[in-house]
Amino acid sequence: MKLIDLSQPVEDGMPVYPGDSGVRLKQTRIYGTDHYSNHRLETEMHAGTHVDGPMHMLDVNKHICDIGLEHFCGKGCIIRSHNESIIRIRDEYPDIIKGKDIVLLHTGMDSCYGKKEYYLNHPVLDMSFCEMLASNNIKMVGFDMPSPDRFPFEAHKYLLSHRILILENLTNLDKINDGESFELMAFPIKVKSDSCMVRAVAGIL
Ligand SMILES: N[C@@H](CC(=O)c1ccccc1NC=O)C(=O)O
Repeated sequence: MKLIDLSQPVEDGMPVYPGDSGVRLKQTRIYGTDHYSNHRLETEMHAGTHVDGPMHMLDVNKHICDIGLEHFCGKGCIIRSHNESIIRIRDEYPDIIKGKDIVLLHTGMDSCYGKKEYYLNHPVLDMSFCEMLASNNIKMVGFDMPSPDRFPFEAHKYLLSHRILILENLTNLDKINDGESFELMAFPIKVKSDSCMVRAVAGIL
């Protein structure tokens, strides 16, 4: 199976959502002096490519490790939505989404990942688009932008309350061809937190 890495790199000082604490990644032991290597990673859970779990924006006590593994993988499809400030339903979407578990939105925003405009000018999901995902029993929606919405985060709340996980800050979506069958996998580590960084991968079938 050909594997396409859809993840942003995790590194010291990597981009974070405005207001979040910065990521610190330091080498704490060096092979030459300590005879082994080790690293310390200090991060919030919403840096880089990550999955938002229900606890992120709902008043629930369900950690990301309490969500079944089957929610983090499944049959994927991709929707191209370049140059749209509001992502609305189009006539061709029902056919693309039919029988799929995970919907990826390719907006092209990852070309300015880390710049101010990435966080300030990203498109948002129309609520009827979110409703269409819920009526199709979609498990997870992912995109190459930092958020599906802005304050007061109506799309986040709607998606999570309809058991749809949110996969943010993807890249390399141009490497998946239109109409190609693929499996999407984006597993969090087994951590007691609201959300978690993931390695997002498309396995071309
Ligand atoms: N309980 C279910 C999943 C679940 O609760 C859930 C999955 C995705 C997004 C939100 C969820 N829960 C919302 O309250 C399970 O772990 O299989």
